[in-house]
Amino acid sequence: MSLLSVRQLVKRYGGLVATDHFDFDVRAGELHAIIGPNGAGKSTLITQLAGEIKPDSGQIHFQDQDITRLRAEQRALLGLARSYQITSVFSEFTALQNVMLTIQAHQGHSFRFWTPALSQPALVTPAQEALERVGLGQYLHVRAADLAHGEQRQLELAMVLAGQPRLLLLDEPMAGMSQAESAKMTALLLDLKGQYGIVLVEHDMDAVFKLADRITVLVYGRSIACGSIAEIRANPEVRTAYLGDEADV
Ligand SMILES: Nc1ncnc2c1ncn2[C@@H]1O[C@H](COP(=O)(O)OP(=O)(O)OP(=O)(O)O)[C@@H](O)[C@H]1O
Repeated sequence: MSLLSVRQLVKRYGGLVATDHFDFDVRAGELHAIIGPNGAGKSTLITQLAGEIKPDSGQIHFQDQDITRLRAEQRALLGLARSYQITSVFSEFTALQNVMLTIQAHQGHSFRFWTPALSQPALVTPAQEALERVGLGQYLHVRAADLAHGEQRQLELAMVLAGQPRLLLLDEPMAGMSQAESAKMTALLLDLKGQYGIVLVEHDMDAVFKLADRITVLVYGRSIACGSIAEIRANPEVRTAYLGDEADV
């Protein structure tokens, strides 16, 4: 059974079809990677799945509910979570405080009430657990600004996990990372895999080939192939359109 099911999704920008009759499924516990060249429409797609932009046509179902017209916050409350961008991390607050604020926001409170939030013991335990889950247990009281880039991305992931999602939408989690940081994030995602459905958009093919259960290849907004790593590597259309020599890695 599919956790997420996308049918005939279309998004146009003027004459450009950024998402072209796109069909896609994520099974419970599956890590489904979306790869494709620059400008293929990966970000446009993730943004529609998160509910931040509306498709022109097509349907998105999540856990058997039609969410096509739901706003991003409504989708988040159902358990569909997009990774936060670094800009939504409060750099002057500690890692623990950032996660606590996310939990409070998820519970429907406004960020206006952040001062009381930071002294609520009920928020500390789940926030601490989320940080330990992503390997930041020793940095609870370090300001976000003082964390390394890779650790800030781990913090974003902790903020997503704290909302107790069923499906994670991860848009280039390895972007800008050193090789060591990328290997650490890959290990972390391997550890999370199976417990959540994960949609992973990523250019780092080493990471994709280590993590993905299935891969969908997007070119000009269209899915040109969907299958296991072996099927995608062997697909001649994919090799021509995108992978080239990387298929032999
Ligand atoms: N707001 C917008 N207005 C007009 N065109 C847009 C808009 N957003 C994206 N596009 C166009 O839609 C196409 C898909 O862009 P998108 O950013 O989704 O691709 P991508 O696969 O995420 O690329 P990258 O790998 O470089 O991040 C591109 O041709 C882009 O120029």
